[in-house]
Amino acid sequence: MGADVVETRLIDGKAIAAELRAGIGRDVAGLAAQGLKPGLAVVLVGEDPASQVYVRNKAAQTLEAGMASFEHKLPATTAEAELLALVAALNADPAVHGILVQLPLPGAIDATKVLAAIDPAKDVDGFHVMNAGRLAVGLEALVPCTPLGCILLLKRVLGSLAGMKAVVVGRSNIVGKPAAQLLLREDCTVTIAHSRTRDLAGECRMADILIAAVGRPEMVRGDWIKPGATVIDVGINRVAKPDGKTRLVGDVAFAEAQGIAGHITPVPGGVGPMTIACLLQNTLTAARRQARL
Ligand SMILES: Nc1nc(=O)c2c([nH]1)NC[C@@H]1CN(c3ccc(C(=O)N[C@@H](CCC(=O)O)C(=O)O)cc3)C=[N+]21
Repeated sequence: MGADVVETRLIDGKAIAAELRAGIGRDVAGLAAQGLKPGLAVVLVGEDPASQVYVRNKAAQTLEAGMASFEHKLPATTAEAELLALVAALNADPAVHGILVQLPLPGAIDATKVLAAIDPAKDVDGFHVMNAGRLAVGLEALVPCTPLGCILLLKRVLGSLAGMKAVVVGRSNIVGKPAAQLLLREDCTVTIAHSRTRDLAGECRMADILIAAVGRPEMVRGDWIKPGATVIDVGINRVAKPDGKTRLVGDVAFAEAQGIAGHITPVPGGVGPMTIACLLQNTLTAARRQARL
């Protein structure tokens, strides 16, 4: 055993998310006395089986937390104008405090246009330009759920993140960029790395906090991880097994990280459940703000 060998501890996102949802449920119960029941509308266009599973999980957990759930399932042939009309109706509906339009949308629909149509106050995904901009300049904003979940896990393990070197691999608008903004807000020194980064492995090896959000199965290898680092694996990749079935793997080679990372999130059971818990948290936040509570 070398001096750098550590015992890697699992970050139990599933359990932490359950705790978070229980707290949200208590807050929601408290709001009932004030006549407020937070409502979340989820819009799914098309029949992607993976998306259907997520939408079903979201609806079940929304109800479990005592909130109202409104599901809108539209055929893949839905016209952009129809979807925009639905978004307008949800914007105007006082029982709906949060709106989530499941991505990706079918090719004929301009996702940017649809996201821009959502009332920023109801944008519980935090994908609207208004919320992205507000986050970037340090104003109160609705923050994207997956990066928010990552930060909650990190703070749970590390306490203060101040002064730590964080490397985010992936520069998407839904994970990488907002994750970097949130890490900056926690006083980390932040690097956003991506497919064109020179010496990506070397960049990652400098990270006290490594967030992998590239969408490529097991791209981050064990020897990219600094001994003792905290690794957050955002990837959810379905890969074929030899028997023809599929299994989920992250963006990090999980087995290789054992004995190197200090802490790591598993896939499944890591970031995924936190994403849904944060969606409920954002819905609660949005409802309180709309009701001026
Ligand atoms: N507008 C929009 N907002 C989203 O937040 C959004 C979206 N579109 N499109 C699809 C992705 C995907 N996503 C997941 C949420 C939870 C799990 C999750 O809970 N996963 C579990 C189980 C995974 C499984 O078994 O399939 C886990 O990782 O343990 C996964 C994926 C939200 N997304």
